[in-house]
Amino acid sequence: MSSSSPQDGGIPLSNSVVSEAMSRYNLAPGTPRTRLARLIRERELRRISRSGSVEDISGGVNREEDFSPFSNDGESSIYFNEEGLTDGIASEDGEREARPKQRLLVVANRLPVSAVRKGEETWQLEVSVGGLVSALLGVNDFEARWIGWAGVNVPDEVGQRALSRALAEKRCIPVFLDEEIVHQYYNGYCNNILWPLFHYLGLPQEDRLATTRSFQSQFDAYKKANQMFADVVSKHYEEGDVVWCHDYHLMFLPKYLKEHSVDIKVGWFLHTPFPSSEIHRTLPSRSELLRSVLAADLVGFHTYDYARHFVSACTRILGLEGTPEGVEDQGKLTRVAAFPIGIDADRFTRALELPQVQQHMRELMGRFAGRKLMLGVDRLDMIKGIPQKLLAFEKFLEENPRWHDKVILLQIAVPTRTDVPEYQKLTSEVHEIVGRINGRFGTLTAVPIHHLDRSLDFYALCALYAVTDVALVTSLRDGMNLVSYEFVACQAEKKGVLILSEFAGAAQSLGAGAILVNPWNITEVAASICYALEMPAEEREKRHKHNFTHVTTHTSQEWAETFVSELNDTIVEAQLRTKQVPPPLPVDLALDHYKRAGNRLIILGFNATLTEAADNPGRRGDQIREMEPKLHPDLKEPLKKLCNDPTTTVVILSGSTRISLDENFGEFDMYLAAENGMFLRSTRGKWMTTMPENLNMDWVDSVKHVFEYFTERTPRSHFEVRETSVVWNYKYADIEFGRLQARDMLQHLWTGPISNASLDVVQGGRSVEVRAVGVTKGAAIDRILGEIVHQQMMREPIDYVLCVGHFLGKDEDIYTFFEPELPCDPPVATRASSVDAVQPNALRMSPLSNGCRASRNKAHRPLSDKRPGNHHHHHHHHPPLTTWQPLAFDKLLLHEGSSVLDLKGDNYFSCAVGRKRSKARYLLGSTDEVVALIKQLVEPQAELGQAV
Ligand SMILES: O=P(O)(O)OC[C@H]1O[C@H](O[C@H]2O[C@H](CO)[C@@H](O)[C@H](O)[C@H]2O)[C@H](O)[C@@H](O)[C@@H]1O
Ligand SMILES: O=c1ccn([C@@H]2O[C@H](COP(=O)(O)OP(=O)(O)O)[C@@H](O)[C@H]2O)c(=O)[nH]1
Repeated sequence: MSSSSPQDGGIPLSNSVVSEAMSRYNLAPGTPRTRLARLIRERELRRISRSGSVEDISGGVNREEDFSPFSNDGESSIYFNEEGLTDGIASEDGEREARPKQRLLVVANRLPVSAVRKGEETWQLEVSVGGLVSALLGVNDFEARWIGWAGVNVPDEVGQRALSRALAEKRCIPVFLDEEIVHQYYNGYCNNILWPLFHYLGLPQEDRLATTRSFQSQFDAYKKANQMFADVVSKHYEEGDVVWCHDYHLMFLPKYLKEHSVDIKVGWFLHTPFPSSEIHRTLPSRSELLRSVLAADLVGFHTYDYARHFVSACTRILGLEGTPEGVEDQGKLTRVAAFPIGIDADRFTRALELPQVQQHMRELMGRFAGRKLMLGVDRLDMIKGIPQKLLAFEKFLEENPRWHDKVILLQIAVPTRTDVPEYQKLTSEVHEIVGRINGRFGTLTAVPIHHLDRSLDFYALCALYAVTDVALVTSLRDGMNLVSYEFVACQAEKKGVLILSEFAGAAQSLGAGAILVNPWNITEVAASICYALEMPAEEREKRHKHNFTHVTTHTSQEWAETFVSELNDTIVEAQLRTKQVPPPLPVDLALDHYKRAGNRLIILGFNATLTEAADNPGRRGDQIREMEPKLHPDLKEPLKKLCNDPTTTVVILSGSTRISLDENFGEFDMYLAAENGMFLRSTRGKWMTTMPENLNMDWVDSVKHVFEYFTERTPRSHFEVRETSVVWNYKYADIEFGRLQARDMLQHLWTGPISNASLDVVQGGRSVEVRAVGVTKGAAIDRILGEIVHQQMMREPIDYVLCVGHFLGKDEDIYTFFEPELPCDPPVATRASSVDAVQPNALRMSPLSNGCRASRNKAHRPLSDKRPGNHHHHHHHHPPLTTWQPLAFDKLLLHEGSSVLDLKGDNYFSCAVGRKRSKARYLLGSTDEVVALIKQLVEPQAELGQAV
C-alpha cells in the first residue's frame, strides 16, 4: 500500500497519550504500545497455549474412527463440540483453559451445512461443499455461532421453526431468504455480476442481464438480503462479540452492522480475488460497495495483491488516502491486510490412516495399475479453467503418443450454482470437450479422461489425493484454491507433483514447490504435464517437502486466530488514534465567548477554509476551479458584517499571492497576510513586507526548472510561482504516480544541486512547496500582530482569538502560538544550509518568533514607544511596496503596561478544517461548517450579546 507523508497525519503517538489510552481501555499493564509488538506477543501466547494442547492430544483418545465430516451418506455427519461446528478431532475441552474463548459470530452466505427437507418438521443436514466451508471447519478455538443461508427455501413457519431448532444444535443460525431474493441476490448479483467481475471475466452484457432481470433490481435485492443478514446478526449479537463477515455476498453487511451500533467489532474477509481497480471501476455500484466494506474495522484478503488492489480502488475511485496500514477517510482508518487461508492439514493426514481410506486407496491403485493418475477437483465453475485443462491434456496426448494408455485424467467436477445460465452452458461445453477427446484417444478398453459431475465424500477424496501422481489446477483466477493444499497434505508418501495456475492465490504460497503455469497457454500446460509425469524422484521430493511444510504450518486455525487477533487489535489501535483527534468545535461555547468579548481577533485561512468545496461525492474536485480559488459566495454578506464590526479585527492569513487575496478580499475592511505572512496589507492601505531587501531569491529559477521537469512528466499536475515560494500540486494526477514523482522530486531537492540553497522544502498531502527558509504562518503571526496592534493604536487587550484554517503541518505552528501554557517549541526544522542569508528581519530580531507565550509575558516595551525605522518604501519585486520594520508583538504592552493578549485559555479557539489530526484545539469538518460558523457569529443575537 502507499506511503504517507508526515503532513498527512503521521503525528506519532506520544507515550503519555498511549499510557492514558491503555489505562482508559483497560489494557493490562505491560501491554506493548505498538500494534506490531502487541500482535507478536499475541502470537507467542497462542503458540504457548497450543503447545499445551499438543501434549494433551498425544496423550488423548484417538477418535479418528468417529470422523467423517464430509460424508454425503445423507446423515448429519459433522461433529460439534461446545464451540459449535468441529471436525470431530478437536482437542479436549480442558486443553485451552488458559485463554478465554472469544465469542465469534461467523456470517457467510452459506452455512457449513445445507438442509434437505424430509418431512414437515424433519430436516437432514449435509455438509456444504466449497473452500470457504472447508476452511472454516478447521477453526475450533472460538466460541462460534454461524449465521447464514441453509441453501433452501422454507416458506412456512412450521418448517422454519423446525429447521432453526435442528440448526441450533449445531450452533448455526439460519437467514431465511425467499426464492425471489435468492434468484436476484445470489444467482443474479452475486454469481452473475460480482463473481465474474472479481475473477476478471467482466460484467455481463445486456442480453445476459435480461435473463436475470435488470441490474438495478438485482442490486436492490443484494442490499435487501444484506439487511436481512444484518437483522439476524443484530438479534444474536452480545456485547464484546466479534462479527466476522465473509465474502462478496456480504459487502453491505459491515455498513449495516455499524449503523446498528458503532461499537460492534466488524471484520470482513474476501475469499475471491479483488481485481485491479480498473476492473472494479466498471461496476455501476463501485463506490457504494467500497464504502460499505470500509465501514468494517478490518478488511482481509488472501494475498497482498488483492489487498493492494482494494486500497488502490479506494484511492482512485473514492479519492481516499491509502496508507501502509489501510485506507484512511477523514482520520478514520480501515485496516486492510492479507491473511492467506489454510486447511486443517492434520485432518487429512490422519484420515489417510483410517482403514476405510486405506481400503479405498488400494482399490484405486488396482483400478489404475500400470497408468499414471492425474487429478482435477473443481466446482464446475468458469473460473476453474476446466476447458483449458482438458485442451492442454489433449495437446499433451497429441504430442506424446508414448503416453497414450499410460495416463488417465480423473476430473471431479462438482455441480455448483446450477440455476445460473452461465454455469449450465459451461456444463455442456465441458461434456462436449471430454466426449471429443475420449473419442479421439480412447481405446476399446480405456478412455483418457474420467469425468465425474458429482461430489465425493471426504474419505474418497482423501484416498484420491493420496494415490494421485500429478494434480492439475488450472484456475483462470481463484481466490486461494484449497484443493491444491489438500492434495499436498495427502502426498506425504507419494510426493506427487502439483501443476498450479499462477492465477490462483495459492501460487503465492505453493509457488516454490509447484510447477506454475499460465492456464491460457495450452502449449505450456501440455509441456508441464509431460515434465511432471517424467520428473525424477529427487526433484519431486524436494518440491513436495517445500509445499508440505507450508501447508502444515499455515493452517486454517492459524488463519482465523490471526484475523481475529488483528481485528481485536484494530479496535485498540483505533481507540489510541481517536485520543489524538481533536474534538469538534464547541460552536455554542465559541459563540458565547465571542459575544462577551470586547476586542476580538479572527484569523482565517483561505484555501479549503473559505473556498467553496470543489469535491463532488465520489469524485475528486474540479481542477480548473481549484487552481483559482474563489471565496465561497455564501460568505460575502456575513464576512462583510464581521469586518465592519469595530470590535473585531479580521486577518486572512494564507499561502496565496497578494493578487489572489486582493481579488477575493479587496472589498472587505480587514487585514490580508499573503504568502504565509511575508506580505501584509490593511485593505485601506498598501502592501508592506518584512522581506529584507537582500532576501536571496536566486533559488526560484532553479526550483522552477525542477518543477517544470516534473510537471511535463506528470499529467494533470501543475505548479505556481509565487513571490516567496513555488508550489507543485499533483492532487489531480494519478495518485500513485504522483506520489512516486513527488518522492523523486523531494529526493532531488534535498540532495541535488540546489540542496545548499537557503530554502525550506515542505511536503504536503498532494503537493511539494519550496519556500524561503524559516517562513511559516506561526513565525509570521508575531510580526503581523505587532503591526496591526500598532496601526490600530489598540487600547484594549485582545480578549478573544478565533483561528481557523486548513494548513500544512508546518504552518500549524500558528495554533500553538496562542496557547497560554505551552512549552517553547524547538525552532522550525529546516534543511537550509544558511539560515541567516534569507531569514526575514523579524525572525532575527525576535528571539520569540516561535510563539512561546511564556517568554512573551516578559514583554517590556510600551506601545507608546516609537519603533525604530518606521515605514520605509522599498521597491522589491512588486513595486511599490513598503518594507515594514516589524515590531515584535510579543514585546508590546498596552499603555498602562498590561499585555496585549488577554487569553486565559477559554477564550482562544483554534480550529483545523477538514483534518483529523492537528495541533489545533478543535476541528470543523468542511468549509460549509466554516460558513455556518461565520454566519452565526454575525447573527443578531451575537450582536446583542456584544452589547451586554
Ligand atoms: O457457496 P457456493 O456459491 O456454492 O460456492 C462455494 C464457495 O466458492 C467460493 O470459494 C472461495 O473460497 C475459498 C476459500 O477461501 C478459496 O480457496 C476459493 O479460491 C474461492 O473460490 C466462494 O468464495 C465461497 O463464498 C463459496 O461458498
Ligand atoms: O467432491 C468434492 C470436491 C471438493 N470438495 C471440497 O471443496 C473445496 C473446494 O475449495 P477451493 O478453495 O479449492 O475452491 P472453491 O470451490 O471454494 O472455489 C475443497 O475444500 C474440497 O475438499 C468436496 O468437499 N467434495
